[in-house]
Amino acid sequence: MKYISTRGVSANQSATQSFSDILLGGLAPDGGLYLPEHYPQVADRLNEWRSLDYAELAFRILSLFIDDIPSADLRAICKKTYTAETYRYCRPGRNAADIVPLTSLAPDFHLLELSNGPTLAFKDMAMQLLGNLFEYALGKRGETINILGATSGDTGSAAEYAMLGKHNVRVFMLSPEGRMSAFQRAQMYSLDEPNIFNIAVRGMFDDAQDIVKAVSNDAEFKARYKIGAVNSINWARVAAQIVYYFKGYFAATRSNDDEVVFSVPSGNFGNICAGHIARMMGLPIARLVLATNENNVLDEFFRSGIYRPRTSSETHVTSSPSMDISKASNFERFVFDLVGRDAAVVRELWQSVDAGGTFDLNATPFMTHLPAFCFVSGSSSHADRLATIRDVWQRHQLMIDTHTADGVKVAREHGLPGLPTIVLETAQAVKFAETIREALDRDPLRPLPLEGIESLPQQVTVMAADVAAVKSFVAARC
Ligand SMILES: Cc1ncc(COP(=O)(O)O)c(C=O)c1O
Ligand SMILES: N[C@@H](CCOP(=O)(O)O)C(=O)O
Repeated sequence: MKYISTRGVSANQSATQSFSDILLGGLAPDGGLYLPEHYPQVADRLNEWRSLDYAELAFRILSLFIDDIPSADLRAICKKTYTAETYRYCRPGRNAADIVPLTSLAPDFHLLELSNGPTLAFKDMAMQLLGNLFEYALGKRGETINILGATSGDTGSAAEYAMLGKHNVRVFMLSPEGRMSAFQRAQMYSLDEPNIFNIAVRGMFDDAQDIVKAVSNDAEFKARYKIGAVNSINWARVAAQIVYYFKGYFAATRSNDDEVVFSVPSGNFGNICAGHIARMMGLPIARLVLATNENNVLDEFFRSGIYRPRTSSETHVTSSPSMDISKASNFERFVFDLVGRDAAVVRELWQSVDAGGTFDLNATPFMTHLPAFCFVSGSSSHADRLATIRDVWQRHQLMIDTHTADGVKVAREHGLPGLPTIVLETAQAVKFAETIREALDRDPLRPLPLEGIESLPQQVTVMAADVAAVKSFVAARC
């Protein structure tokens, strides 16, 4: 499989990049995001895949996108990654060997538990694989990499845990100062590892993400300091996330003629972008429900056709903080498909977005294509979140986190009669204890090894959200 950039060569021109190149390259040199030159069609493989375990399913799906790693090696990487030991923090009574157990709240309403990995958020699903892929690809090339990432709370710790002890990888992770939960801060800042550097920037996630993109767009700096990416701007993240849509579909259905609805708590559009691609590959998804918190840029687009990213000062600090995002990177990947994979159109639209502007697709023919992509959307507020957490606790004795609560709330409004709805459970409640206490007047349970992490010593460098300052921090340590 070759890869093309959303802003580069158009789909009918020759594509150039292999998987390992874009794994290590992250953002495309033209500022766009990589996508495969076509989506493999797999409807006729669902029978064969239905009974596979997670690691084997991951191998089968990923091998459609990765043809420059020998099969035996890729299978071994998947087997090493998707183990019950790594994804062990599941609810009592669930089988950790399922990797993503399905929990039913009603016969046709399920949670897909994606947050049973080391950092208790869905980011571990892809990030653990990335850690192993980086180690493999760098080892083969005899190279090292300096990862520059941005987090609103979960990507950071997932990346840092995935890269722990990897001698050929350094991680520089930008987080928004004072915007994450105490637990999230402790997960990252309490790590005392020679290859991990935490930087808290004065701003929001979008400021941090802008810095990552600006550094990546400086070709000379990127090459000199071997800068790589672990955010979902890196195609490998999205590819790995496709797998659990298939696994969730198989767990919630009996036959491959059944259709399902997925509900996805969304911020940077990476998670639901993987669902969109799974559907484009032929997985019978009748509807993709996009759920936002009070930062409802994406909900606004799917309701109105207008994409209006907000500035950091217009971005709300909410109780589902990992979704406090107003400029969704992966939305560009979806728009590339929506406009018929015409890179020139994407370039023009993002010229406006990158200059702080907006776009309106209403007067374009692309709006007529939108319904065929099966998205619906809704948003959730702090009060909705509390009510949903309470309701699920009282009716099912299950504690859900604030982001999953947004997904449940919007799913209840947009399910389709007679079809199973699968809400992606994107984090564990313990990461957002303050809001859980507000909703339920009790503390969430936490895994034993994470008892007391908030009182460990923390190391973080605080700085302005400034590209030059971040560059000199990185340069001084490489
Ligand atoms: C817990 C949680 N839920 C949902 C999201 C939103 O996912 P995405 O950014 O892929 O849309 C994130 C962050 O990305 C998250 O950390
Ligand atoms: N919600 C994320 C921010 C988005 O990150 P991405 O790596 O999925 O692009 C976080 O918690 O850090």
